[in-house]
Amino acid sequence: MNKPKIFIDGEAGTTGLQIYSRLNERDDIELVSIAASKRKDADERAKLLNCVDVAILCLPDDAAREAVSLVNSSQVKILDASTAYRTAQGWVYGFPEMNPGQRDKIANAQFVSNPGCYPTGFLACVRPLIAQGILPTSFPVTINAVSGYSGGGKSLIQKYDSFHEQQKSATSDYPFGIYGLQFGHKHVKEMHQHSGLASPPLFIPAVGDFEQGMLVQIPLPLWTLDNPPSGEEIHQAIAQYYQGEKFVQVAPFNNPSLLRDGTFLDATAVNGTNIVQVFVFANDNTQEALLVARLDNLGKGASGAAVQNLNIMLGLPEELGL
Ligand SMILES: NC(=O)C1=CN([C@@H]2O[C@H](COP(=O)(O)OP(=O)(O)OC[C@H]3O[C@@H](n4cnc5c(N)ncnc54)[C@H](OP(=O)(O)O)[C@@H]3O)[C@@H](O)[C@H]2O)C=CC1
Ligand SMILES: CC(=O)N[C@@H](CCC(=O)OP(=O)(O)O)C(=O)O
Repeated sequence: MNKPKIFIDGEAGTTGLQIYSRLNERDDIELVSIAASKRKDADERAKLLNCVDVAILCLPDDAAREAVSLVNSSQVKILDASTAYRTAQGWVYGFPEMNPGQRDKIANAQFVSNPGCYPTGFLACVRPLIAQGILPTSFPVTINAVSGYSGGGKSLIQKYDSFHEQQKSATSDYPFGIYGLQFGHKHVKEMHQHSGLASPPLFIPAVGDFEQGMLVQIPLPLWTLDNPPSGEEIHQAIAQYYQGEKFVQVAPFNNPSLLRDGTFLDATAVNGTNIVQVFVFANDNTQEALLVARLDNLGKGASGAAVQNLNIMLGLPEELGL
């Protein structure tokens, strides 16, 4: 049987390189590459885009839209890693664990959008609670999150590399900063649409002086609810939702053993994996809870998720290469 052919448009970028490294060693697929000199040549890209079984787009949004417009064969499946189509009609959202039946939709779709890194962590925590009625859809959700600087792609990596170079140090004068302070970050619409919340979440992202890794925190002021769930109920609802899932792992409730020195939840502990870990911390006396997702922004937050989706789209075991 012929091996499925895959083309990564944007293979030389941060996400593209990481997908390439996960696929390169596999002998069940054939990777089709573009000559470096023709990376941005629309004719050459169109040729390759139309001759493969799956095209994976690892491009800025506008270039991803252009790539989609270049595809004229209904035989070509497209997996887009950009923000361009994550809330678009006709596209299936590529988060297999998010809803029962999502895997089948991904398997049968021509157009699949790979989720954003922050939305992956956010939805992993919140979607089960909304879907099961543990939190009302009207709950005013806020999100604080921190990403490693590779989340900003090549340009932010270069910026941090030059900080480190100037200071001849592995760290810089930019250890941690919040951004998105005009609100309306590009991920808010995606988080809103797929969560089932009535209103958009209020999202404040941050970037830290570490290359990869991410924490997405959702504080829950449960005292605002008439009949608040207990911490155990929240934890159980999430743990049950993901029972049997390999790549979404729910940590034991309020358990300090997964914290560094029993105290710190660090952002980098699942780097290099395709796992998103979900934590629930709560104090029923004060009616406070905190949901946290920990993931590799380039793993389950981008390239790992893309390989998982690719496998599903090809009808292969979804953990191949991960
Ligand atoms: N980094 C991350 O953590 C995540 C990224 N993503 C998404 O993945 C996509 C790629 O991001 P990322 O890899 O970080 O970005 P990078 O900037 O690292 O890579 C983008 C690549 O696309 C190339 N490119 C730009 N325009 C064109 C074009 N017209 N034709 C062909 N190639 C082009 C760039 O080349 P050149 O540099 O020469 O311009 C570069 O190699 C983005 O949409 C991003 O939102 C998704 C989840 C997480
Ligand atoms: C640290 C940093 O800059 N992060 C990026 C988000 C990562 C990304 O590229 O977003 P997608 O997941 O949608 O592709 C940002 O906030 O714009």
